[in-house]
Amino acid sequence: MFSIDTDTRISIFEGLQVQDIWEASRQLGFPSALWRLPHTNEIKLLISIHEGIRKCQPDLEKLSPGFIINTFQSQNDDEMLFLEGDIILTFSESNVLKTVQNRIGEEHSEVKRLISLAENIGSKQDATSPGTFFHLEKPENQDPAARFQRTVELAVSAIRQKQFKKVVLSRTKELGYSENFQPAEAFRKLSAVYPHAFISLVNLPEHNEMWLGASPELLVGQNAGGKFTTMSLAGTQSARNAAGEIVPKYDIRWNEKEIEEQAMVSRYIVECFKKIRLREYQETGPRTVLAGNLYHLRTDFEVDTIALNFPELASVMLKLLHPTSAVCGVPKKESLQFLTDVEGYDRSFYSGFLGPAQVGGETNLFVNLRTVRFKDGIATFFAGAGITEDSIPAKEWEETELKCETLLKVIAPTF
Ligand SMILES: C=C(O[C@@H]1C=C(C(=O)O)C=C[C@H]1O)C(=O)O
Repeated sequence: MFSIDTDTRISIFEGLQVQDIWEASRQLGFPSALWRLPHTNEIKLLISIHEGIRKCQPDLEKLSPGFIINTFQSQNDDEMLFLEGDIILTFSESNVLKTVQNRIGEEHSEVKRLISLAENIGSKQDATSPGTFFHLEKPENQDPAARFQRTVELAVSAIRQKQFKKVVLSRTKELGYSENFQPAEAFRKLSAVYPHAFISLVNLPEHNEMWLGASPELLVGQNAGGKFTTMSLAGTQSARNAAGEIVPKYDIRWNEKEIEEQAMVSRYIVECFKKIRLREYQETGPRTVLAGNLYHLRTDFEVDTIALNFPELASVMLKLLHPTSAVCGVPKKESLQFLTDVEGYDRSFYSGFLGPAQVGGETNLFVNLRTVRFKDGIATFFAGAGITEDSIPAKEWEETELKCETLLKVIAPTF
C-alpha cells in the first residue's frame, strides 16, 4: 500500500469539479462517499475501485483509510460495511482540489475511465436544474400520522407498565424524485446551510441505493492526537418561533420530559465507561445546541487515550454504545424488542452509523440521522422521537415532521 500526497504535484484530477467526479464514480458503479465534517470547510471524496464494499470488524485502529456504514439492527461484530479508500480527494469549500491520495496510481485503467467520464459530465451537468421531488400516490386508507401516534400510545402504556423507561420510535416519509436529480448538488446545499452537521452522501451500488444526510450526533471520534469523543444528544424543540425566526439560545427553556430523556442517554454513556472501568473521562454539559431547524440538549464526553494508554478505546466503546439510548431506548434489550415488534418497518442504515475511519489518522463515526435514502426512484426520509412516560402522541409526530424538514427545507423546499 502506498499513498501519494500531491500537495505540490499536479494530479490528473486537477481542474475537475467534485460533483462531476462523484457522478462519474456513481455511473461507473464504484462505491463512494462524499463528506464534510462539522465546523470544517474541507470536502472529502472517497472512491473504492478495487475491492468494492466488504464487511469488516469494528477494530477501528487496524483499518486502512476507508468509510464505514452500518445498520441500526446489526448484531454481529463483522457486519459493518467498509468502503476501501483507493482514492481520497480533498477539496476546498470553493471546489479547489487540495490533496490526492491515490493507492492505485494515476495510470490505472479504471482511474482513466473515471477521469474521462468526469470530464464529459462536467460539460453537461446543469446546476440550475438539480432535479425535482413529487408526491407519490398512496393507498386511500393510509394515514401515517394516526399510525405513528398509535405506536406512541402503545409505547407510553408499555412504559407505564414498567416494561422499559424510554423508546425511540421512528417512521418514514416517501417522495418520488426525477431522473435528473443531482445528489451531489443536494450535498453542496446542505453543506452550505448546516456548518455544525456532518454532511454525507454515500453510494452503495451493491444495494442500488444512496444515502444523504446532515447528522448532528457524533457516536465515536478519535483524533490524530489520541483524543476520544462521544456525546449524548436528545431533547428536541423547534429553533424557530411562529414568525419563522431563529429563537436565541438563551431564550430556550427545557421541560422535565426533555431533561430526563437526555439525562438517560448521558447515564447510558457513563454506564458504558463503567463497564470497562474507565473513570478518567471529562463530561461537559448538558448545553443547548442548534441543529439546523432544531435545538437539542447535548453533553460531550472526552478521554485522552494516550494518557490512559488505551489506543483501542474507540473500538471498545463503539461496540458498547451502538445503538445508544438516543436512537433505541432504555434498557436496550427491552426497548429494542418493542421496536422490532411495533415499529413496523426495517430501519436499514437509518440510526445506524457512518463516517470516515483512519482518514488523516482520524476516525469520526456519526449516528445516521436527518437522512434520506434514494432507491428505485423513491426518496425515503427517516425520523424518530424519544418516547417517555410523559409523551404526547401528536407532539411526537410533530417532532418527526420537524426532523424530516431539516433535509426537506434545503433539498426540496416546496415540500
Ligand atoms: C431519532 C432522531 O434523533 C435523536 C432523538 C432525539 C430526541 O428524541 O429528541 C434527538 C436527537 C437524536 O439523538 C432522529 O433525528 O431521527
